[in-house]
Amino acid sequence: MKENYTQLYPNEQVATAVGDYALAHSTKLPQHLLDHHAWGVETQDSPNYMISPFQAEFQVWFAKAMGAKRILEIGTFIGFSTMGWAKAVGPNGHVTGLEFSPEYAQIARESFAKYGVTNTEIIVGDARESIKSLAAALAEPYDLIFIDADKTSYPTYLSMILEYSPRGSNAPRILRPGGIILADNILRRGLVAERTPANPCLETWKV
Ligand SMILES: C[S@@+](CC[C@H](N)C(=O)[O-])C[C@H]1O[C@@H](n2cnc3c(N)ncnc32)[C@H](O)[C@@H]1O
Repeated sequence: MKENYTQLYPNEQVATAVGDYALAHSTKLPQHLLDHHAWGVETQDSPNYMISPFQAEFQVWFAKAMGAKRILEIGTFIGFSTMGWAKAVGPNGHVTGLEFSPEYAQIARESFAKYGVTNTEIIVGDARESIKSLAAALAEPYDLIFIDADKTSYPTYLSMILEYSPRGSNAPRILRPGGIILADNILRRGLVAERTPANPCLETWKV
């Protein structure tokens, strides 16, 4: 009989080896995405805001697998994950990014222009307000919504998405029936389940 779950790897060395193996055997990101990520790591004060290239590979694959054509991203930073979504939906798809900081939004827009990415838009402001305005004026719902902004607002974002996607009615909705909500950092380095000194991330990661 199997246990309820399997501990992923027995130690750090095995975990690293599996990570390297998975990265080496997954479909690669296009070069402009790798370049933008490397540039962000080199130049930005908070490069760890970006998802990893490996996660971006997964997200591109996932969005393609579900046939997503319209994606809403809550928390865009300098546009790395946004460009991953842009690649996944293709030139006829559309990605809307929500970003609080005009400076980050500007970097994202300049990067889209630099790499010829034309199927994205960034809305600057508090995502709570932007979601409200989007929902009020939306012609077509999104296939996928990615939550990756301030962590304490995740429950609010989730509630808003559900509120603006009413079931069983013909009212306009922000997420299509059967659409997917993805959220980053859900287990937050294990701190959600193990928020004690036994978890070394307690000291280094403020949630
Ligand atoms: C983790 S970063 C996003 C990283 C990006 N998704 C990526 O992987 O490349 C979170 C972003 O959310 C933005 N943010 C934080 N609070 C926000 C809010 N209330 N409304 C909109 N954006 C917000 C931050 O400025 C930051 O750029």
